[in-house]
Amino acid sequence: MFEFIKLDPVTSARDALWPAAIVLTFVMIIIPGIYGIIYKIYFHPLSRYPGPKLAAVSNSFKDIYGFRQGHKPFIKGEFYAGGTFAARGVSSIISERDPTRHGEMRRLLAHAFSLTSLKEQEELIIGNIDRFIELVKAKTCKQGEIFDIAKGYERMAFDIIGDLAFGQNFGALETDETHPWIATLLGALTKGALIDTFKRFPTVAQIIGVLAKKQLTKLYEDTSKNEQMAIDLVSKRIQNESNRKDFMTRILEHRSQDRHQATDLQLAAHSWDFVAAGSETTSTVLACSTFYILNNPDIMNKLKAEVRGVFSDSSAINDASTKNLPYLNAVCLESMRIYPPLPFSLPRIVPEGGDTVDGYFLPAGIVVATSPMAAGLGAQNFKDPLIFKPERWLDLNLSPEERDNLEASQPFSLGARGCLGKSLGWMEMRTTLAKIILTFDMELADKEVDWLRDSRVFAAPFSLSEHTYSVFYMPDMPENGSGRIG
Ligand code: HEM
Repeated sequence: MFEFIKLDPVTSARDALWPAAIVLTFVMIIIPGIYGIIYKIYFHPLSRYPGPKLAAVSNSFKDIYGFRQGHKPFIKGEFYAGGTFAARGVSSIISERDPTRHGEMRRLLAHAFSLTSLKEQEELIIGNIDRFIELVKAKTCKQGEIFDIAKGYERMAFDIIGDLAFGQNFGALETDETHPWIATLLGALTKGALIDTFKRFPTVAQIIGVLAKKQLTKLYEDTSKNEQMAIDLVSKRIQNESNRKDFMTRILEHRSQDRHQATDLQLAAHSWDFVAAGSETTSTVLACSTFYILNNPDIMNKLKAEVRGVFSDSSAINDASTKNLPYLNAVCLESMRIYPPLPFSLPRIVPEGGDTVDGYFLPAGIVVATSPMAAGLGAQNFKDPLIFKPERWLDLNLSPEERDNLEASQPFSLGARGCLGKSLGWMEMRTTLAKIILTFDMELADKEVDWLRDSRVFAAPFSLSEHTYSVFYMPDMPENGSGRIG
């Protein structure tokens, strides 16, 4: 007897492919994966080193990133290669891995970040901060109005850095939508994260490359568009030959005398980096600080007492007048400890001949990094690490045993590749926070928000901050915005 079964050609072809797909997955992903795990745990040259502990100790910061007498520098890892502008054959201040070429770039750009330049740029920077304050007044002048101050900080920081890097601000403060430049920049940073992940998992990358071809193509196109916008803005700024007090004036002044003669394309790549490095970082600290002071009445009262005790007029608030306000500085430091604006580990390579990190000898070529989050939130370094306590930065009379290991928090990194915009970042943070505290009384709109629980930190490069959606409420602002309550 024969039994006739009606065959559906599509189903039967799919059924026939399943076993092959399973075998293929097993051969290409699972076997190499298991092999990799066993090798790393038992046979890798680093298998005898303590993983998490090594990641959490603070000395590794100085050993990996700082200057050490008689030691070769640990150069940036491959992670930095192939970033933005790489397809145009150009590296930039952040992506350049070669110490000599990086040194040449940094010497030229440092002119734009000197304290003298910062003083000249201050009017332009504070002009943007004051625009932000006016916006907050306008948005909160009616009682009961809720304003997303974290989004506001983000837009202000983008406008400041656009003004300095491109000679014009993005007008981000005036829009309720995310500015297209900002959106594509965030997309470009996502691309950087993906490229790094793909390098680590090439097989997975090939599969995703096929499955998400359309989305990836769009991401690459957006990045290219974003680069082109930076090129156009920089070229317009160069043609303007203006001597407005921004980064470009200083850079162009010194480029003409510099024997390395950076090209316009190179300057566009640097400017792109300035926006990427100098916007989300500063606004993250402001948003995080604001959350914690609103969540802790005692901290808020101390900060108010300090700021309102010194200033009665917002126009007196600037870099010099806020530099020595201890509590304000401590609030910013504590915010960067509990929530480092660059939260991911910055990879470096152990130099030729090998070197020690935190007392352990490591062979040449090994990629090492200190995790800012592990160091800042490690109980070995900070007592009650999850508690926001600005006082830990002020209690200098404590015995060494009682004192926190403050050096374990290095939000700006260290050494030759440490942050070039540190002084600018500090100016923005202190000035903005002092003006906000002087001008407004605020409270959290959503009392249930918990910063560390609810914010999103991406393990992949750059915290594309969902936490910026936290909402704050500024009650009782009089129509003219000049008074304050409470
Ligand atoms: C709170 C604010 C800021 C924090 C926490 C911060 C943090 C950092 C960190 C950790 C690095 C090292 C990155 C790496 O090794 O890959 C860095 C580098 C850099 N930052 Fe900042 N940054 C801040 C603000 C700024 C601002 C406002 C600018 C202005 C443009 C800026 C410009 C740069 C540049 C150009 C580099 C590369 C330096 C080099 O490789 O020579 N940063 N920053």
